[in-house]
This record gives sequence, C-alpha cells and structure tokens, in this order.
Amino acid sequence: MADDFLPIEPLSREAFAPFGDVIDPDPASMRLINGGTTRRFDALARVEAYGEDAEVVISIFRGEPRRFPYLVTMMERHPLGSQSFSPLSGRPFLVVVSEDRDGIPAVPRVFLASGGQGVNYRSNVWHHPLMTLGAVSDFLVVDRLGPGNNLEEYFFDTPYLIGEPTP
Ligand SMILES: NC(=O)N[C@@H](O)C(=O)O
Ligand code: NI
Repeated sequence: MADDFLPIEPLSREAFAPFGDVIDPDPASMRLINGGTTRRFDALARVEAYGEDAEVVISIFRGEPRRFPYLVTMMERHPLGSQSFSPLSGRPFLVVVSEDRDGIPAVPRVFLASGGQGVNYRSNVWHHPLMTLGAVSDFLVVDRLGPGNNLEEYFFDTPYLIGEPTP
C-alpha cells in the first residue's frame, strides 16, 4: 500500500540543513577566480575528521542500484567524521537520514537528490548506506580514515518501506 511508504521529498539546502549540506552550484556561494574564467562555488560543506591521526580521504563508491519497494532495516552514523557523496554518473540517488532520539534514529526522512546534487552528512548524523538508483553509479566520497570506531549501526525492530522513486 502506497500509504505505508515513507514520503520522498526533493532535496533542498533548507530541508537538509538539520543533517548536513547540499553540494551543488549554489549561486550564493559563487565567486569568480582564475581571471574570471572559472566560477568557484565556495565552501559548500566542511569536512570533519576527529581524533588523533585522523585523515581526510577521497574515494569512489561504485553503487549497485537498489530495488524497490525497499526495506529500510537499519541506519548508521559516523561519530568521528563527516561523509559526503557526490554523483559522478549524473543520475539521481536517494538520501535517507534520521534525527537522533536519545541515541537511536527517529523515523527516516527520504530525499531524492538530482544527478547534480551531492550531500555531506555531518558527523554523527544517522543515514542509510548509499542508495543508488537505476544503474551502477559512481560517487566521489570524502570522509575520514583513521583509528577508532567510526561506525555505529542501529537496526529497527520494524523496518520502514520506500516505494519506487519517480525521478
Ligand atoms: N561503509 C561505507 O564506507 N559506506 C557507508 O558509510 C555509507 O554511508 O555508504
Ligand atoms: Ni556512511
């Protein structure tokens, strides 16, 4: 039943603000550089990497497309650093996040990111692992590498359902 599905919201800077940043060419952040030949959309997000010997690394995630309806059985978070995903394949993807309620994730919110939007999860923000849509897709990922446990997972007693997104 469609009313059992979580609503899917368009990704916007304002709606996503409680969870992190949207990485897209925001006109408000633009400044001309390189003698006016390049537009720099500046400081769209800040990278966090906490703890001794923590490093910031850049990786590529090649995600298999998710099948729908999709059961959200778990969420995760990274207490020691942020994590960003920027699509390299130009395809939309799903971003699933939750507010924290006394250490456990609240009802997930589902955002549909366009192929031109990336996201940066602030450290310790509950999110679902990468949710690729339609075809195998590459994402540029900037996150923390280092000692210590940077992964906390929570498994729901009752999973949530996501229906087929209609990009
Ligand atoms: N495991 C891993 O690096 N990926 C997850 O953190 C994710 O959010 O996809
Ligand atoms: Ni993650």
